[in-house]
Order: sequence, then C-alpha cells, then structure tokens
Amino acid sequence: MSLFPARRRWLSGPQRGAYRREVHAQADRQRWRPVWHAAAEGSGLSRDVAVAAGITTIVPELVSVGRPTVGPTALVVRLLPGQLAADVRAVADRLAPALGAVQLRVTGLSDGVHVRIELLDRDPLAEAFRPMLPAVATITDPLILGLADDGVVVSHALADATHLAVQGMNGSGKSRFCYGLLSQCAHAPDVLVAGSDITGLLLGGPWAGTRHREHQAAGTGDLEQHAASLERLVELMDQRLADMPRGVDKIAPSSDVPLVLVVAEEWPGLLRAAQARDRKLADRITSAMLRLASEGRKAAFRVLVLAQRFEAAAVGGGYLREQLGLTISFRVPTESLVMLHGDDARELGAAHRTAEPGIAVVSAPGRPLARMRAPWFGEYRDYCAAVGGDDW
Ligand SMILES: Nc1ncnc2c1ncn2[C@@H]1O[C@H](COP(=O)(O)OP(=O)(O)OP(=O)(O)O)[C@@H](O)[C@H]1O
Repeated sequence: MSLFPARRRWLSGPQRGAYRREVHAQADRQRWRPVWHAAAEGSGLSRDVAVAAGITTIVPELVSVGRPTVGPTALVVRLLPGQLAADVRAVADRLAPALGAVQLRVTGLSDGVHVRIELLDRDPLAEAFRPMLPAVATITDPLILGLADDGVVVSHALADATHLAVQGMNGSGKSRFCYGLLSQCAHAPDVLVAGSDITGLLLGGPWAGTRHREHQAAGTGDLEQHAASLERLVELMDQRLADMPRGVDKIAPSSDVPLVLVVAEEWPGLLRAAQARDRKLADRITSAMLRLASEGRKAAFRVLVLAQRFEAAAVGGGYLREQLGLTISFRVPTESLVMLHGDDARELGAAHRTAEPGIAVVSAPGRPLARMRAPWFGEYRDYCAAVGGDDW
C-alpha cells in the first residue's frame, strides 16, 4: 500500500520520489530529535538560556539524518554559537553510547557551523591492516604509514623536507611500524639508512652486507662508536652544505648523493647509557643529533627519532622535538600525546592511553590530526629478509 495515496494523483514520478524521501527524512528527524537532545544534554553540549517563561535548555540543532544503504547513519547538527567540532569530539565517548553507537566519527563541515556525526558500530581500526608494502624506487614515492579511520591510506614521501618522531610505550607497535617503514625504503638507490640503535635489532645485524651498514652504530658494547658515527654524518652534512653550487639552496638527492635517513632507535636510552658512562660522550651525541635535525634538511638529511615518550629531559631538550614535523604516537599517556601533537590531541587522550598495539595518532604541518592503524608487516625475520636480502 502506498504511503501517500491522497497526493499520488497530482505528483509526477520523480516528484513522488522526492516527496517520499522528504517525508522519510522528516520522520527520521522526528524520531532522532529526542534521542539527540538527551544525548547532547547528557554529554555537556547543551546551554541554559533565559526566555520569557523562565530557563530553557538548548542543544545544537539536529538538521538532518542520513541513512545511506552503505555506510553508517550520519547526523548533521548545527553547533551553538562559539562551539567547535572539537567540542563535539571531546565528548564523543559519552555521546556514542547515548546514540547507540560504538564510536563516532565527527567531521566539521566547511561552513564552520555544522558538524557531521557518523554513528559507527565498531572501531574502524579494530582489524589489522595488512597491505602489500612495496619497496619504493625513489624518495618521491610515498611510503605507506597506515590506514586512517576514515579509510584513507596515510603516506609520506622522504622527499618532503620533514623529520619524523615516533613515540609509544613498550609493546605499542613502534618497532613493527619501523620494520614496515625501513623495509619500504631499504632498496631505493637514492636513500641511505644510517643512524644509531642501542638495541641492535632495527639497525645493525639485519643490514649486514648492505651499503647502509657502515653508516650505522648498533648495540651497547661500544658507545663511542655511536658518537663517532653520528659525528661522521655531521661531517658529511657539512661537506654537502659547503659544496652546494652557487644559486642552489638544497641538494637534489640521487644514487651518487643519496638522501640520508638518520634513525635514532631508543634515543633516550642511548642518551642515558652515554650519560652513565661519560657526560661528554652524551653531549657529543646530543649535539650531533641536534645539528643533523636543525641543519640537515637542505643537505638531504632526514631524522627519524624513536622514544617511548618525548619529554624534553629524556630526549636532550625540547629543541630536538620541535624539529620533528611528522609525528606519530602509538599508545602513550595523554600528556605525552599532547606534547607531540599539540592541544587538539587532548580529546583523543583517554582512548589512546589504552589503544591496541598498532593504533597510532599521526599529525604533521598541514595534515590534520588523525587516528590510523599501522600496517602489519610480519615477523622480525621478514624484516631482516626484506632489508638484508638473500642471506636471511
Ligand atoms: N600494526 C600492528 N597491527 C597489529 N598488531 C601489532 C601491530 N604492531 C604491533 N602489533 C602487536 O604488538 C606487539 C608489540 O609490537 P612492537 O614490538 O612493535 O612494540 P614496541 O612498541 O616496539 O615495543 P618495545 O618497545 O617493547 O619493543 C607485536 O608483537 C604484535 O603482536
């Protein structure tokens, strides 16, 4: 039986369709309005305003309810004056259950006044992300960093003049992430993977027999070699800057003059170990790294620093942290998240404190803060084989 028999005679086919859609949309709004009102009020998005009859409570107005055949139900609401999409995100954990969702995806619309709230029935990052991770041929090829919760692949090309920071508590997925990252760029002829790793797992052994190995210091047996190796990289950087032709302000990497990716695995651990042995050694290591990070970009040097947390005292001062533009945080306490990604990340703090291994927050200048699932690369042996070749 038709829903609208009385009108049917006077409407054409397309008009009837539009009319029916509008009536359904109105019915949806009608049904969702009290649910939205209660959820918004209970989550703290409401305001009390004085009217002639006394005090009334207002909430952001529910403008539309979209129920696509594929994808989640989406509410569009009009924010109250002075509210931002970030205010809705900040209470998303409380709003979600009140709206019958497991998680919300909140997107500010371009007019700055409306937000779209998608009601998700599961965390889009709940499942492992297992893409093919092809080896890149050159520094302009994008390296896959992860899959964002809006389904977009997050990538980064080493040609971008940005240093990288990766933080995360023990077991949060930092190492696996780096296995994936380094294996993607290990065979690009215009990339040299150098640096320092006291664990000797990420650098060192797996790279034996490759052209990269002589530029890496690994293990704790000889800490002097870490200082000397980083200082040699500084010399190379200085040489490149001194040799820069007139009229050129940055080096174009090639297989003869490769981009040098300076990896510092367990950076605070290296500094602590060096300090315990000899304060001067620690100073040499810190100042070499600071020079590479602050002056290296033009000489085709990129720095990738790994730490459990980026507290200034642990990483040799806030200056180094400020040089690292592309920042990735696996599970960390809220304060560490805010330290690396700024205050906007605070709203993600509570959930991220207990995030599953492999789930990270990523941000960079000009790149909005996003949650992502790092690619699952495989086991350590796969990494060794990917970077070291046939011997494994
Ligand atoms: N991207 C991922 N997807 C799914 N599971 C992951 C992912 N990354 C890590 N894990 C799981 O988490 C475990 C710990 O990962 P990983 O060793 O990389 O952590 P970590 O932060 O480097 O820890 P540590 O500092 O102790 O070395 C892995 O053994 C794996 O089970």
